[in-house]
Amino acid sequence: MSSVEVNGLSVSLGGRPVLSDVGLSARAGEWLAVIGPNGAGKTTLLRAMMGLLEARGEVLVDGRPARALKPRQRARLMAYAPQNPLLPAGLTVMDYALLGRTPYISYLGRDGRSDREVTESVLERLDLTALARRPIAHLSGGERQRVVLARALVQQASVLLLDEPTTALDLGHQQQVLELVDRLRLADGLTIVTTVHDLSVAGQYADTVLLIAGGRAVASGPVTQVLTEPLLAGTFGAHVRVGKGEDGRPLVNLVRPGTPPASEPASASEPASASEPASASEPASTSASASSSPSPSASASRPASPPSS
Ligand SMILES: Nc1ncnc2c1ncn2[C@@H]1O[C@H](COP(=O)(O)OP(=O)(O)OP(=O)(O)O)[C@@H](O)[C@H]1O
Repeated sequence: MSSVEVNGLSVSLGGRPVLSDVGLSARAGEWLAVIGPNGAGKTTLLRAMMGLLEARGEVLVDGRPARALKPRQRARLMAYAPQNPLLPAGLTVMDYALLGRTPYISYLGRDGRSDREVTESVLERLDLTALARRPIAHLSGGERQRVVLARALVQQASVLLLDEPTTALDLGHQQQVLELVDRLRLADGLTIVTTVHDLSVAGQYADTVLLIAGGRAVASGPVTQVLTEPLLAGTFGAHVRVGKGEDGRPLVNLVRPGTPPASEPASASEPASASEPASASEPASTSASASSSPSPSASASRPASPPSS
């Protein structure tokens, strides 16, 4: 089990500051979601944490500077599943996932039985066994995304950095992946830092949220304090309602501008007029009634989650 802390991380790309003085802290076993608009710097943050980009500031794993760790040591502590990795076309799914065992194999050695067992078990849990012998070049986008996650899980690191791990997945596989990551977190105390665009996923799974925009931290804290209508509307420029799932965790729904709050339903014969936009001066409602938003939503609630305390 490892904690991870980032202090004053700044990155410039192409001569332009992309991340400025960003910090975060995740206790061992915590799930932290990094959210923010397109181009906010979320991927840059994860890449800088992994030491893949030149950065100012420090990344501490269990209080030790990540920079001081040898590559194999670091790889046993931190695994990263990038959003769009370059996948070597000739490799099969099994061969690619086995690369996650590299930090455990001696320099001139080959993967052993236990490496293959770990890999096969992860492939099975991600519904990938039937694809194990297929070249990764022949996979669909969602299958590829699960293979990239598989490689990170096969690494058995105690801190997992996941960049948008479910964007290409159908609803069933989204839930399967999120539940698997959460089960590993609970069973093995994994610390999860994931970027995510689906704010309901952040609300359902994360303990804490870091909201960034323009390369700077805008807010951070428990999900209920960051996933609020005023903060999200102000940062994303979107009309949202924040309701509560059955377990009391936040569900974030997009609503069409001009849609009245669920507590004041428009008559079926009088649809809300697009010419009556929601007043910007009206404070955003955070009432639980917003969860019964009239708009259809594909936000998935966590299956059989216990009520949050
Ligand atoms: N190699 C690069 N050179 C110059 N600018 C870059 C480079 N890579 C990324 N950027 C810029 O850095 C900013 C942050 O990019 P980043 O990919 O971290 O954003 P993001 O929050 O992950 O976005 P998204 O939600 O769209 O995935 C963007 O403005 C992007 O154009």
